[in-house]
Amino acid sequence: MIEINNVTMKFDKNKGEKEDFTALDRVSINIPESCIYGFLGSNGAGKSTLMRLMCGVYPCTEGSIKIDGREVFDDPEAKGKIFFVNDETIQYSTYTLKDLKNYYKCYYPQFSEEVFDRLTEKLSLPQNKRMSQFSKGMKRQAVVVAALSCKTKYIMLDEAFDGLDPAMRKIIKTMIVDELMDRDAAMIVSSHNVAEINELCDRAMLIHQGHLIFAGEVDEIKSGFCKLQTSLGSRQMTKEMAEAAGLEVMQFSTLGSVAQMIVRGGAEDCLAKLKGLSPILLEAVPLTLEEIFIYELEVRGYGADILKEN
Ligand SMILES: Nc1ncnc2c1ncn2[C@@H]1O[C@H](COP(=O)(O)OP(=O)(O)OP(=O)(O)O)[C@@H](O)[C@H]1O
Repeated sequence: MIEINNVTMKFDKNKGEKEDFTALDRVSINIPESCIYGFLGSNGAGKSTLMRLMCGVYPCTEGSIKIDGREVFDDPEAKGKIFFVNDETIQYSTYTLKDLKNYYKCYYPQFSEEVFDRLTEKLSLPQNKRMSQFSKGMKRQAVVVAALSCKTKYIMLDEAFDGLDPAMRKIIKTMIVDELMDRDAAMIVSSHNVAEINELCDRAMLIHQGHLIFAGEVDEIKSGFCKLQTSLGSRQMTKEMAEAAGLEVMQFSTLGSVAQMIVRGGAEDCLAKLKGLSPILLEAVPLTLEEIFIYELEVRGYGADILKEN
């Protein structure tokens, strides 16, 4: 289990700035074994910073990150349990795949040549070509293979599927699931493709400007929101009426006499709250994770200034 407990990360202020910059503000989540965990967030939210803290690149300003009970910063044993593929990964551009294999074999005693050879062959990656001559997608494939071959208990992929075409994204995702299924490993992936996180991950969290908005099982997160459509007939439904009925409305719009709203809460509960208004139309539709992402950021004003300027 990875325990992220009340983590704050501040970076030193730049010249001319009054205060240090807070990239993460009291973030707490637990990442259990045997799961695929998605990190979602707006640009600059703090996802990569949290991943770097989780593999002990630098210490937290406050709080703690423990891997299987051991504080990760400055602890080689804890660090050895985690493999981090960052978004600028291939530093070894003069390496061939064979060199890459030998490099990781030295660092990870449990490295599996069988997995490395099998997966590189499956993806038809050339063994003797320098990786500087690989396409961006081929480099991504190579590091995912390396990550799976190192057989660490935790694997983190920042911007996991960047540069991969849709067919290759599917192949890589299936490969990850197949390889992880047989062992108690956890994969943590960040991506801006929310639909992909929804499809791949059983758990997810959303951060915005360093603050945790939600974290938990994807199905549970999704059951905490719904889209309602309702009509009261000749009376016009208003946001105020919905709120007075006890709903937490994130977005409200009308088309003729039909009101559509995005609300926080389970469908059954929300429908029950509106029944008292005797609607002639009342239905609830579940939200996708992508819609939840957009509405959660919208209520926090994300993008509003930019949209206003245009
Ligand atoms: N070494 C650093 N020094 C100062 N500020 C930093 C440093 N690293 C990150 N930041 C700042 O911390 C914030 C979070 O950055 P981070 O890279 O973690 O975001 P992210 O969620 O991964 O973003 P994106 O989705 O755009 O890749 C940003 O405002 C960034 O400028």
